[in-house]
Amino acid sequence: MQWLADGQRIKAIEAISVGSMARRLPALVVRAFRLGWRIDRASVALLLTSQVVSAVLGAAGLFATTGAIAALFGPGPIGDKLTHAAPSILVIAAAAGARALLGITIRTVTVHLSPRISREAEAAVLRATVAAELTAYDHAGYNDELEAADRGAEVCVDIVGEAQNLIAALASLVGAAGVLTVLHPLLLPLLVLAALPQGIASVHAARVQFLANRAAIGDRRIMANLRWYIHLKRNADQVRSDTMGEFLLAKYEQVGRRLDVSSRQAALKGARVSVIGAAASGLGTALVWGTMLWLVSTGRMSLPHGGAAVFALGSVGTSLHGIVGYGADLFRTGMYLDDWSSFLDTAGGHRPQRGTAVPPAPRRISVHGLTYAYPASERTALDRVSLHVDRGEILALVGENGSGKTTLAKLLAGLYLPAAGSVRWDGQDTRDLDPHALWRQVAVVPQDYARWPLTCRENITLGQPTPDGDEAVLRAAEASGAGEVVAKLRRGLSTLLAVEWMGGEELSGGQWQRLAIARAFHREAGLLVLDEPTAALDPRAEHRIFRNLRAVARERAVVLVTHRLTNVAVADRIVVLEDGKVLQEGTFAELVADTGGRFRELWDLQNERTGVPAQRAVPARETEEPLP
Ligand SMILES: Nc1ncnc2c1ncn2[C@@H]1O[C@H](COP(=O)(O)OP(=O)(O)OP(=O)(O)O)[C@@H](O)[C@H]1O
Repeated sequence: MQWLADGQRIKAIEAISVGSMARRLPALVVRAFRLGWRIDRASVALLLTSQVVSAVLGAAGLFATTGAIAALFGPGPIGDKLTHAAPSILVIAAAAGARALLGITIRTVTVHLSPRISREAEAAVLRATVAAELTAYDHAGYNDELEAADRGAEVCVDIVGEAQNLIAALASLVGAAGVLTVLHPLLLPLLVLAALPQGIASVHAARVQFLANRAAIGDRRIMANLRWYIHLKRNADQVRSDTMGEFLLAKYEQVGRRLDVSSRQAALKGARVSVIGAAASGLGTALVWGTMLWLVSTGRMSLPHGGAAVFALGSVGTSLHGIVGYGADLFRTGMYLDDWSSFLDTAGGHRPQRGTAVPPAPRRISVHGLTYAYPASERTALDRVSLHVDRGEILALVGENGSGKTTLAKLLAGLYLPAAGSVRWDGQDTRDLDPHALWRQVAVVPQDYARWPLTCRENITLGQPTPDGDEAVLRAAEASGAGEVVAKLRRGLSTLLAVEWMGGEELSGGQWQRLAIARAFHREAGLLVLDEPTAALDPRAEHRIFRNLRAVARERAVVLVTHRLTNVAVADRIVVLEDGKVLQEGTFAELVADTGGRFRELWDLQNERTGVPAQRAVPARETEEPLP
């Protein structure tokens, strides 16, 4: 699935050599600190300063250790030796104390900074997601990339810690290496050589683990979705009444087992590489110690220098170990971070490339030769459609399932852009309009409307109150039938509509739909799109909506999508779609009178079960009523 779009990137990751990985580490460290810099310069500056001072103190301590050992192992009476060693011992103690304090500072700042970096990274993903074109979701791989970016943002919490650990290890390596080189120039290159195989193995293991995680992303998303579907309150009754629990759990476990297999394979592969690296490094370390013994035993190095070298070797070994380990950690985190930044690029690629014209409420929306195909689909959802809708007019779109009604409504609302042909608002192509300004002129009641876990008021205003405040909210609520819902709520408009949250209340499906319509009525928009707006409403509530619709349409162009053909009598014109093409167009009376037409066929089918003859079933045209 994902790999179609992302295959090249995966190949690029597989092709990364250990050398190029090592070269990437500085860039990753810089990236980590740059992320932190954007959030909290003072903390990053404090971190870096503490790190440098700590490294200098580390080197001073090591030099003092050498001095102390030389003084203690040197010739002369013990009293003189202690007197000579005392200043060095004082330096060792002071450096150790100061480094301990700096260590605490570094840990505290890191703990404080890391979660904020992660949050900032998450916010960047959210911003990019919201800014992208709606059609981005229909592109193969987009959702997986989004998921990978989320994981990248999550692991950002580690990156500063890892980067600063790497810097700390590097800094203490520099100090200890200096001391070691002074003691004997042969020791340092040998030690580096000994650490190298383990370094290579660690980076290989990190790469194996990352690739396995990356390959499992689709399965992890399936599991997350299954968890979500099983948990969701909205599905809880169906999980029980349809006795689906075991079936869904079995699916969850099946995917889990698949993940286990791939992660076991990756772990074994990583372990094999690590064992080879550790064995090679073990041999290298033995060589280093052998060399040192040889140097001391052949008099090429004095005994006090040998003692000091033992300390320096220990310190350099720890630093090299740290560099290898933290470097591998940082590299792995960096790869996740690459996913994060690559998603920001991808989402950036889906950022609207439209014009900047700001449209007023449209007088006419016209469609010419409109063709549209979803990115992942080979079929055209709309094929050379032409129509128009004027302000003050209700245009109904009817047709069988999958005929293209919702897609057309989304194109009229500028949510998608045509592949061919055009959608024009007062003659201006939607491609040339500023999308946000365009959407401010659009109110949509989609088939699957959102049930925002917000207050009733916010559910209607959508966080965009008009100057009339609650008066406008209540007016919209009355027109949609949501007024009765509000009146029954414990805290009226201020009631939180999320029963899972403290003090919240829950609404029925139809009550939620009334709110969804109220929010569209409340919005001061020039185009109103109603996609099956009354599917969950009782007959009285539905009647009220259609009775009020004409008054609502006075200042707007209204597009109504519905399968309930009785309701389309309210429309001025009806367009019948089939397989994305316009099959018929006319008034309700014209289409019902056309006995050979598709509309009449659907109309007859709908009335067949009521036993009412088709012509007699024709509803009276709604007369305009003022809004309450
Ligand atoms: N996100 C999508 N990706 C790919 N194809 C899609 C997508 N959404 C819809 N389609 C396809 O586009 C065609 C038109 O779908 P659309 O939702 O516009 O139909 P509709 O007339 O509104 O159907 P319904 O009456 O069932 O709501 C269908 O063939 C559908 O399978």
